[in-house]
Amino acid sequence: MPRVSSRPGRLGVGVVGAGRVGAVLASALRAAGHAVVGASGSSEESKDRIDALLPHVPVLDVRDVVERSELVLLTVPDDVLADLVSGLARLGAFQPGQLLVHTAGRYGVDVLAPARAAGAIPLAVHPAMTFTGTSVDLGRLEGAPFAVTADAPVLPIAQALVVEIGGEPVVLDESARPLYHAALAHGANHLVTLTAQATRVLAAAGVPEGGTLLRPLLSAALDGALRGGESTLTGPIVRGDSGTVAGHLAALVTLAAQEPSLVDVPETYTGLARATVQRCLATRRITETTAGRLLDALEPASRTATQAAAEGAPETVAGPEVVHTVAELRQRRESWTEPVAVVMTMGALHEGHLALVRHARTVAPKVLVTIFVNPLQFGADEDLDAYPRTLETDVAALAEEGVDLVFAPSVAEMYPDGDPQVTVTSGRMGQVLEGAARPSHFDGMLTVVSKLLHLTRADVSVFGQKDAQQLALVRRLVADQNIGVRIEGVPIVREPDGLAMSSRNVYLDERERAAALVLSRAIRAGASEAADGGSVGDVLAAAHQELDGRHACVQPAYLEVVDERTMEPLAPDSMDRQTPAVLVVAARVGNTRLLDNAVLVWPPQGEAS
Ligand SMILES: Nc1ncnc2c1ncn2[C@@H]1O[C@H](COP(=O)(O)OP(=O)(O)OP(=O)(O)O)[C@@H](O)[C@H]1O
Ligand SMILES: CC(C)(CO)[C@@H](O)C(=O)[O-]
Ligand code: BAL
Repeated sequence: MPRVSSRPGRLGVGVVGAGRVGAVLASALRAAGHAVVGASGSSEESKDRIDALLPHVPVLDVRDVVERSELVLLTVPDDVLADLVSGLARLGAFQPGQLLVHTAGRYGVDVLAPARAAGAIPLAVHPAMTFTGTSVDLGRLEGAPFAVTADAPVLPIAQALVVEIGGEPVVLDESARPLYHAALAHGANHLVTLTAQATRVLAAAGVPEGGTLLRPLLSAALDGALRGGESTLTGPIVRGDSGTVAGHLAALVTLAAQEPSLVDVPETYTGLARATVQRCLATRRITETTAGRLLDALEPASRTATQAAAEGAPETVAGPEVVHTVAELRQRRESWTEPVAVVMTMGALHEGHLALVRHARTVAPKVLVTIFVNPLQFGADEDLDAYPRTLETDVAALAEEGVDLVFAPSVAEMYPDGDPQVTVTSGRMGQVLEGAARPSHFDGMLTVVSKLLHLTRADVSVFGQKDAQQLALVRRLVADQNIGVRIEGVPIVREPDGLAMSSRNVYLDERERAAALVLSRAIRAGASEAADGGSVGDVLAAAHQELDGRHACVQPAYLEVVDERTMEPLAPDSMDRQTPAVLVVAARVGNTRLLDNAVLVWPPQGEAS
């Protein structure tokens, strides 16, 4: 190894490959007092760059550049470097003591072995910076970190060169280079892809200046990540919001189907979301159960139907298994170790039920649907016999939702000894509103819900907000009986004209169907009165105006504003934002009892119009 001073002195510099990096580094070396004796570059772009950044430097062929220079900058693409160096060595182009600097991030100096054998001094100097190939880059060199790799005796030369052009040398071992470069490319290049994807998705959402919207957020996120790592993560994954994650993915899949240039976005989202789940789990910011739910929301299975529909492909979805006995249910349930969500129904499924199932799929990896028309919750003069029973079409609809198991027992299976002796009593909350008109309804409902919760041992059970009193009572059942299940409510799903979906809507004839709209209209009028700052009394007045006396076939049963948790009526002058208030209505339309409700939201004080 020749002895060399660590102060390079004034050197004749040659550039092989006047790409962005080469032209900028040579220009910086020239500014530091070295002479640039020649540059090679065959493309028009390279020649323009030489003109702009290295004025008056002769454009030479590669061999001439190497032979005339004391310091050769090899700034060619990574993949051609090894062949170029061995080719030049074969031609005898290298000279003893010549400094040979390459800027390929992924290599140390071993790639320059043929030049080293000819007596040249190999140095690897990689700027951890991105370049545009214009004079703007010269400013970027100031303080930029440079990875330097060299044999120990000549390492100070590489460090001194970096310092001369304003950079900060960071010494790396030969063996560390591949990982070093992978880390940089993953961080910097993929950030560009990610930002471009986010900007284009925003454009699809109607935000043309996506970059302006993203800049403060992305800058803050990057700054946080660099300072505090994963602990600074925010958003749905760290909150365990699997429903949101599933919703994002579904929206991105739909968009990708419409816009071919965004076809890569769902996969990128899924890959990064999975990695984010793993990071949050590793740093104990989420539990295993939450991670399981999130990963399930990212499963391709949950997208199959949407994707197939978007692509117009025929759907070949396997149906769920349907079991009819308690023994079969127990046996299937025993084989599951994952969290389970149950959706209880009386069948005759519509989009309202399917919304519950879709929600269930986002909260647990296993979804079980029960279909049972429970005689215990029907009064003697009610529609038990007439209630629609459509098991086959119900199962077909559930197949498309990725349901794992359907439990559809007979009455004898659920109540083998006839009506049960020990039942659940709903208490005061079960005697008002629906309970006042259907005296044993809620006791029967709670009795079967309790049985089904025990049989299914579900972790989550999903109910519709449409039956607000039922939902409140089920929450109380679980609280009062310490049943280890989480109850989740899903908003009301409506027909396009506003009517709340219900299995009982099939009973309505044409005239009744039109008249039934007074329920949703009344609810809407009341809710907007509250949103405008009206009191409970004002809400009721507005709703009554829509409901009362409009159609002879509509017989209102009740219209009240109650506390959502207790079903206790709220005082007419109340507009307390602390009490969760719900406007509930029931009416008989012809012979059909229909329900509707809306959660009331009052404006912050002082904002009423
Ligand atoms: N339109 C809807 N939106 C959201 N959830 C609903 C809707 N309709 C029913 N559900 C929910 O589905 C579950 C099963 O209800 P059920 O089988 O009684 O259907 P239903 O349509 O309410 O029938 P019915 O109105 O005849 O009682 C309940 O949790 C119920 O609240
Ligand atoms: C919860 C339920 C399935 C119990 O029979 C029923 O009340 C219903 O369908 O809402
Ligand atoms: N939809 C609540 C159950 C019932 O009406 O019986």
